[in-house]
Amino acid sequence: MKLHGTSRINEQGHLEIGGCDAVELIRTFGSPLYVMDEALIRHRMRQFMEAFESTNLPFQVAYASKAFSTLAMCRIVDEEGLHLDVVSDGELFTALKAGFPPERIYFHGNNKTPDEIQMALHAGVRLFVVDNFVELSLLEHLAGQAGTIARILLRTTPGVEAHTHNYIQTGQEDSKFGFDLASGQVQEAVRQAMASPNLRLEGYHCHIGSQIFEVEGFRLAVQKMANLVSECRESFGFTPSILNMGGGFGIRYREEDTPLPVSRYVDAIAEAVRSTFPQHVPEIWVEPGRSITGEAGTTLYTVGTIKEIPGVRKYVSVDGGMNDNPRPALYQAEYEALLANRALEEPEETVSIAGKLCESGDMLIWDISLPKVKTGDVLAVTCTGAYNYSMANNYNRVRRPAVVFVRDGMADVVVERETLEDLTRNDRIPERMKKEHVQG
Ligand SMILES: Cc1ncc(COP(=O)(O)O)c(C=O)c1O
Ligand SMILES: N[C@@H](CCCC[NH3+])C(=O)O
Repeated sequence: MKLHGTSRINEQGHLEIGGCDAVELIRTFGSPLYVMDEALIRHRMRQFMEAFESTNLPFQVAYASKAFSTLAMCRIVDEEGLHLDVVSDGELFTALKAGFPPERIYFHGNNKTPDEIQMALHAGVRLFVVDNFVELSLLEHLAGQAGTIARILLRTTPGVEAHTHNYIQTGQEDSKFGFDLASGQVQEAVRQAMASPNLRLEGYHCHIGSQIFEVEGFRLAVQKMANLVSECRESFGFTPSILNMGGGFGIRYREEDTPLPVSRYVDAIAEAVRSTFPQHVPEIWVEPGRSITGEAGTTLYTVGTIKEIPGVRKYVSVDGGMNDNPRPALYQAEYEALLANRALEEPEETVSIAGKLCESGDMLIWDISLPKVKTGDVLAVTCTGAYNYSMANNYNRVRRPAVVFVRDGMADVVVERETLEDLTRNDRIPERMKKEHVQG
């Protein structure tokens, strides 16, 4: 299987990430544990920046917070000079609390609430990616009330179907996101935005999906955007200064996955822009999430119970599951894993890795070859850096694991493990239910 970034097998036959022994990590910080390879996160960011620099086109790379957002992550994004895409007050709050400059943050989302818009206006974010007509007039109203001009991009739905799982396709016509291109909604939105004294339209956005392994969809989307640009230039005299092509660049979850190098995606977009925008080349923005953090994450679990059904299957249960990684249950996502404490041993049996939640669908991996698994082994599931911690939940009142950043032999907790007290922190017992002997 593929080990990413600084991951390697050390002299003890243990998995090591960022110079830290995984078995030691779990001993020190408890189990399960999300481990993030900081050097790999930074490397991926630099790959995007360098790929764009070598195109000689004006560009901006933002990190999509939704993939993995914590205070420490925002610091890294800031240090590496990227911008930040947020989609909620929570992601915005996290960024601001981390000291991330608001002028490098922009706000996405198909149902931004008035409170969220006001918070973002007040914070002074760089711009809003407006998703629909209701938001357009709400933002116009709230910007007017605040005595400011909100800068915007219009999110378009270009009608490009990315080759990926249905639930993570976003650019097809039948989508909850964005102004529809085919039916003329975008053109109408341009007209309305240009007529508003409280809005300043700067360009267009589109995002065709996630975990994409080819460049054709991006090329096609650029072509559609170019057509839109010339149409709206003729109709309204509007020339965009920004073209945001979204994220969606794939990663290698499994040995057989075939994502392209970052530079291939970037070059394809740049080439398509060059050939379709002969004059007035806009600034090209992208907003990768998964391709920045996905391969940098490893989740360490401890093996608990093992159940063998003769002639059917062997279930190996770990101390986490769909609460820390809902992706297999949601998208049939497939992962690879190894025994972190016996990483050099040959595979001996085929087992299936179950979570500890009360759902039959709480399976992390079906049919994986491993050395003979024993209770107490440390199982490392790789490529869990995106949409794992950020999608984690407390189903069955299971606590969310800690997150540790590792680098050059140092390990720092960036998110503490939830405590049992955390689980009831916001609970209240109404007066009428209180009994003398009930605590709290
Ligand atoms: C609008 C938008 N931008 C960026 C992203 C990040 O995508 P990815 O993590 O695939 O790069 C998403 C999620 O798919 C998205 O919906
Ligand atoms: N949450 C999805 C990707 C994000 C889709 C956002 N538009 C995943 O885990 O693959």
